[in-house]
Amino acid sequence: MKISIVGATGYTGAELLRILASHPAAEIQYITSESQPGTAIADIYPHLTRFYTQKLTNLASLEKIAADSDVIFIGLPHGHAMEVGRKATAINANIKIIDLGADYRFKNHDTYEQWYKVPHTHRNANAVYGLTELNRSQIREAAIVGNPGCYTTASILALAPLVKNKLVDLTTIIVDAKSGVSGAGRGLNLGSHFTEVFESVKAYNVGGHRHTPEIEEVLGRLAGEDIILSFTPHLIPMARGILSTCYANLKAGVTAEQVDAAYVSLYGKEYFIRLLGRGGCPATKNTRGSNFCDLGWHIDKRTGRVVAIAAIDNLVKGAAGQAIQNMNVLFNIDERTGLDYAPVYP
Ligand SMILES: NC(=O)C1=CN([C@@H]2O[C@H](COP(=O)(O)OP(=O)(O)OC[C@H]3O[C@@H](n4cnc5c(N)ncnc54)[C@H](OP(=O)(O)O)[C@@H]3O)[C@@H](O)[C@H]2O)C=CC1
Ligand SMILES: CC(=O)N[C@@H](CCC(=O)OP(=O)(O)O)C(=O)O
Repeated sequence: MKISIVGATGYTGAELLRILASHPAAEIQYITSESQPGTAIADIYPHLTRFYTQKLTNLASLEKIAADSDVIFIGLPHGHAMEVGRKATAINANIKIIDLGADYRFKNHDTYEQWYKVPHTHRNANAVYGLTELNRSQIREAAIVGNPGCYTTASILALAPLVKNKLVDLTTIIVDAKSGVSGAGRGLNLGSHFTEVFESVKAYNVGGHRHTPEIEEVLGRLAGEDIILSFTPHLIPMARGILSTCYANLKAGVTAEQVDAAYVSLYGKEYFIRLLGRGGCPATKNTRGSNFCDLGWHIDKRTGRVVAIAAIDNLVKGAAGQAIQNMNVLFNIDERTGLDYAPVYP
């Protein structure tokens, strides 16, 4: 597969390159940066030395990039990917686009515009939401995949069995999630300075984070009815990892065994979802650097709530790993290709 990466100097771009370095079917064609064209990627990311000698190009070469690639991964800030997607698909009708940002995640473009505050300029793209375990058959047929957000991957995977089987009330769900600082990207900003983050845990965008409508739209589709939920993200002092703790009120009469069965039936055969079972307590450390999502659930008999917990690496299952999993599905090769390795521990 001839692969190009637009936005290769970002954390997700670098993570794509790290994983693709050992993907047997991947051949990197072009990598882009608007700020550092002409620079060798290993000069920016020394951990990639020996794996890549390529120099960065920029989007002025999009014509050539689209014509010479089978697939383009886009790791740009939201609002920039849809123009690249629109132009690339016009240049090469057979190309596959996998966007790691939010531009192609929403079926409802008005929701996108309302939350992201930019007009959607590729409304007829017919893109598919790239949460592989839930959408595999549509992804296989897609030209454009909107890869999910990191918080949303963990939160949707934790809640999907409960929502799909209508075991919980759909208006009172609470998602409390924590992310490592790489979730904010490589760009400098005050909120991700070492002294601001170290020895501190901080909630942010309470009641207003843009992953809220994404989680609601995807879970709503699974449930077949609208969902409204509370989502609170937190920044914690580590480089990688997301832990999403989700609380939902069980409907009257639902048993612990029904909850267990819902998880096993949806994920029992999923390689990248490791079910820790009822009582399981996932930890980000056990998924670090890998494409695994570890999942546990608890029944709190006192409150009648189920507490579902998911741990992922935000840059792998939450971004680059899942994007490569989707590429494998698109090209009809074993989904685990290039991704079947154990997490880094400790
Ligand atoms: N970090 C994470 O954990 C996750 C991120 N995502 C999403 O993936 C996308 C990339 O994220 P991430 O890699 O973390 O971001 P970074 O901030 O680390 O990198 C952004 C990349 O975009 C390029 N870029 C920035 N501004 C522009 C612009 N105006 N026009 C063209 N290129 C630009 C930068 O290139 P240069 O400056 O060299 O030109 C860089 O390569 C985002 O949409 C993000 O929301 C999704 C899931 C998880
Ligand atoms: C820690 C941190 O800042 N995280 C980012 C989410 C990163 C991500 O996955 O979101 P998108 O792909 O939708 O940008 C945030 O809260 O905006």
